[in-house]
Amino acid sequence: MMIVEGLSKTYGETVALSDVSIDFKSGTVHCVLGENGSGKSTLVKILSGIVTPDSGSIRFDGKPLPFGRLRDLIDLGLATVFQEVLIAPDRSVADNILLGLDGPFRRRISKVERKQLIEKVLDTLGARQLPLDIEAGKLPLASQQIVVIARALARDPKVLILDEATAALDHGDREAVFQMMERMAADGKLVIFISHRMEEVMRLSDDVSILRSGMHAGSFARGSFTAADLLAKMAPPARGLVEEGTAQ
Ligand SMILES: Nc1ncnc2c1ncn2[C@@H]1O[C@H](COP(=O)(O)OP(=O)(O)OP(=O)(O)O)[C@@H](O)[C@H]1O
Repeated sequence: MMIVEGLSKTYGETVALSDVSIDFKSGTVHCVLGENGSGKSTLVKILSGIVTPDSGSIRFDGKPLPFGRLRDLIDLGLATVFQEVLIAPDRSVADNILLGLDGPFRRRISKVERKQLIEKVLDTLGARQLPLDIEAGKLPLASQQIVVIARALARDPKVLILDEATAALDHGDREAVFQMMERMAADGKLVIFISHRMEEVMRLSDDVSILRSGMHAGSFARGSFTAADLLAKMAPPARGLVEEGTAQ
């Protein structure tokens, strides 16, 4: 569904991504794991149209994906939720969920249909109780993030990217989001999940890709790895081991 080939990105002297190639398949939850600074956010920002890589390509449903064009990527069906809660605090919960659907499409849907869409996405997240008319900034932070996730779902994305997006949620909301992710994958969509929590990765992943110091350190399908395998791949080789390896 989405094939990343040879992506590289440097910031001055820092190599954020180096020749990264990953095959993201439809109908999967694909976790991207890596230590701090390994390049996960850079990859997500490229997939979201915020950052343009120095080289490499991405094919999405067989066609080249444009770089650096946020709006085009959203229109193609990619939606990203970041760890930082990107809410419009003075707008209502309902407006926040519909934000971005204000092109010709929104004009074509009636007020009743808008309400139905909002209720449908909140149902998906087990959050139907959220008040729709209050300013979103008045909600607790965890509920604000649910609103942001609901906004992503309202666009009916083919690819949902969650970059540490569940970190602010409490246990119940997080569980609802996990079930939503599993349903999306079962429906043939792609969910790209960035998380540091190994138990979440072990539970949710159909595929896992590891980034280490900006490089792709391997991809693994469900059943072919343990948590210890992943941790070992994430960690840079210990100096002693490298020297030993070199000496042999
Ligand atoms: N805008 C930038 N300017 C300079 N260096 C950057 C910039 N963005 C990222 N980097 C550097 O690129 C490298 C990869 O960063 P990135 O944020 O992609 O890693 P990450 O795996 O998402 O880390 P974390 O888990 O801490 O978010 C790091 O060394 C980081 O300092």
